[in-house]
Amino acid sequence: MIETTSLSVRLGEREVLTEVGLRVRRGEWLAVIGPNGAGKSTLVKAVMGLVAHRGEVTLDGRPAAALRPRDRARLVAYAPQSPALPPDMTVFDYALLGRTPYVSHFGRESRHDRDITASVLDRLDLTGFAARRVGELSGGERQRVVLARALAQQALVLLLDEPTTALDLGHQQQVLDLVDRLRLADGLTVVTTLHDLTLAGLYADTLLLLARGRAVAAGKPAHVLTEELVGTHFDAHVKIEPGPDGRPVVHLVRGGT
Ligand SMILES: Nc1ncnc2c1ncn2[C@@H]1O[C@H](COP(=O)(O)OP(=O)(O)OP(=O)(O)O)[C@@H](O)[C@H]1O
Repeated sequence: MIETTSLSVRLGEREVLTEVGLRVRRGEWLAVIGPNGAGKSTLVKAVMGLVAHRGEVTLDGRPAAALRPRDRARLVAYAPQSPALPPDMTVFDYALLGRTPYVSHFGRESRHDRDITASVLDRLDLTGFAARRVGELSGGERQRVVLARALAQQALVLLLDEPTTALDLGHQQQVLDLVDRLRLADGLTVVTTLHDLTLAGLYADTLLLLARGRAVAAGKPAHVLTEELVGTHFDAHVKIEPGPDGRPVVHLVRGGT
């Protein structure tokens, strides 16, 4: 569903991404992990065509560069890490923007578009916020509203840049479980960047570890989340053991630096 070949990005004087290849099949969940500045957000932006890059990006078997913006928007929904939100817009109207690719040029959103938006807000615990101005939300509420807009888009692929950083524990679980359910029910393909390594290993089928713009490891969570790889690339002292479902749980060792 998503494939990149030798994807490289230069920003200013710096090579920020170097020859990254990845492949995510329909219905799979890939989590991109790596230390600060590794190039995770840049990789997601390059897949979205938001930064100039070298190398190939293929979406659903088609070269991404050849897709018209409207077709791309029906195929891929992107939730950036911290987008600028129009402060005076209501939560409902902001989430409704996710329906833009389905509205005709001079048309208005249909009843169907509004129903879908309302149901997404409901699933994200945001119904009570629908009439609130976006500028009056907390960080975690804003993050869920950005996700609501992406989910309202009903695209086949979800690209989520750090979707849980501002969320409390319960909302992290709610958001990731919802994405997981949509993936299993509708065959959505999911790519998320995630800082929380345990969460990444818990939800994703495959992890891609980036360091200094290069893919240094990829595979099943237990293959990538090893004490050696995490210790080396995050410069951290960790203990990793299987959790209740056998997936790796990453513990920081106090005083380990
Ligand atoms: N406009 C720019 N010009 C030059 N360098 C940039 C620019 N934007 C980002 N960078 C650099 O590119 C590198 C990768 O940034 P990116 O945001 O992709 O990292 P990241 O892995 O998502 O980091 P984080 O975990 O901190 O969010 C960083 O070193 C950053 O400083």
